[in-house]
Amino acid sequence: MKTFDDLFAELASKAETRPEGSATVAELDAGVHAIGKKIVEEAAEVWMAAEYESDERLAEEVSQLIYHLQVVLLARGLSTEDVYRHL
Ligand SMILES: N=c1c2ncn([C@@H]3O[C@H](COP(=O)(O)OP(=O)(O)OP(=O)(O)O)[C@@H](O)[C@H]3O)c2ncn1[C@@H]1O[C@H](COP(=O)(O)O)[C@@H](O)[C@H]1O
Repeated sequence: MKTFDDLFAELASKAETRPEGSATVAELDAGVHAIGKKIVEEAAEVWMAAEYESDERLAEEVSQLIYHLQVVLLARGLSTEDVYRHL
């Protein structure tokens, strides 16, 4: 099973190697403004799932929010350590 750190390492590698067809590369190319909008959208979907949907849907929406949060870190050149310092 993939962990938070596994995903970040995978996304960092995609950002570096820029394979064709990568959703991450496309999102990075779209820029911080577009990534920010995805984060807000997914955060709202987490909220709605928490109130009205199944445990499985909530978990899925949280995974998508985590994904977009990791992409914005990469877009700004930050690492997971930069976040962990604040936890
Ligand atoms: N975990 C994710 C992931 N979560 C979300 N997304 C992207 O975010 C999009 C989801 O946003 P949408 O608004 O289209 O989805 P949605 O309509 O909100 O979907 P629902 O909430 O309704 O289910 C997907 O189409 C992907 O582009 C992800 N894209 C990639 N990953 C993982 O990232 C890794 C690298 O992926 P690539 O860069 O594509 O190689 C792989 O392990 C992937 O599994």
